[in-house]
Amino acid sequence: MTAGTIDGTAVSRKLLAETAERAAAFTEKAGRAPCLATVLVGHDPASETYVKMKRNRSRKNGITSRAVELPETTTTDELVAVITELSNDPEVDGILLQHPVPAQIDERAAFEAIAPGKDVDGVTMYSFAAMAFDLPGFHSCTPGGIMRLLDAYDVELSGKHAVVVGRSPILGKPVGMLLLNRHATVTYCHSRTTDLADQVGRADVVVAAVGKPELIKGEWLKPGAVVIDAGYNPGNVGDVEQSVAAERASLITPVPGGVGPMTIAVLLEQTVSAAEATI
Ligand SMILES: Nc1nc2c(c(=O)[nH]1)N[C@@H](CN(C=O)c1ccc(C(=O)N[C@@H](CCC(=O)O)C(=O)O)cc1)CN2
Repeated sequence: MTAGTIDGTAVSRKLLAETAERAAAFTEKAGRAPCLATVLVGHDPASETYVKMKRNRSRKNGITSRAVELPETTTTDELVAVITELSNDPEVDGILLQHPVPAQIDERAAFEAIAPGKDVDGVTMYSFAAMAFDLPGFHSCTPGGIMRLLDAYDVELSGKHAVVVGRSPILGKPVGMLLLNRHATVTYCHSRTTDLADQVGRADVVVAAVGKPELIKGEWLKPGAVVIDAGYNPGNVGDVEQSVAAERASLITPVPGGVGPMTIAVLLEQTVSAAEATI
């Protein structure tokens, strides 16, 4: 079997086109464009690239962005003060604090300073709880993008066994919850899982979200499994051994061009939703 490709670039383009139409309609009605504030602390090169991509794609799709760049030495109190100001600014619809932040900062405290209605990146406890209860709210962007990809390719989830490898607060944990909400049987694996190959081998759907290049071996997969590779390691290498996995899976997301583009598309879509909620 050779797997079909889940084309995240194509699915994200469609979502961005719909988002751009909604942004234009909002602009017409409100007399201003939706606005995303991006907050970058320090000079991590990958983070600088992601924020630049988010701002460029905002501009191309009718969303303005306000860039806040803070020094590497920023304290938690200083960052919380900046985010609180953005939360109280009626001209700002959505706030993105790029992760990771420098080690001296309490990232959770900084995320929690984002007003729930502006949490278009889905990183606050409020958004996580709403998602866990399957209530309306903003989803963490990569998990939200993964669910959209599964839907775009009509992947059946109800009663299927999904194995999520990784348990980070903005990726592994929330994607498992979203799969559970769709009636999948969900197993979380992580660095202390002792039988990773066996667990992965039982999965109808594998979500690799651990940040370790090619940790998931292709030969572990159940034939016909759907594989979502959410790894973004240096050199555009995913968390799955793609060449071998493509011979066993039925569908697989490539790296690049799979999950990555969906992350930004969902961020912008949620920014427009936040703006729409203000009028
Ligand atoms: N506050 C947040 N921080 C981080 C998030 C997040 O969702 N919110 N996610 C990641 C990084 N990330 C966005 O921030 C991100 C990663 C990858 C891509 C992407 O489009 N990747 C492309 C390849 C791009 C390239 O060529 O370099 C792909 O996979 O096709 C977008 C966003 C950590 N931080």
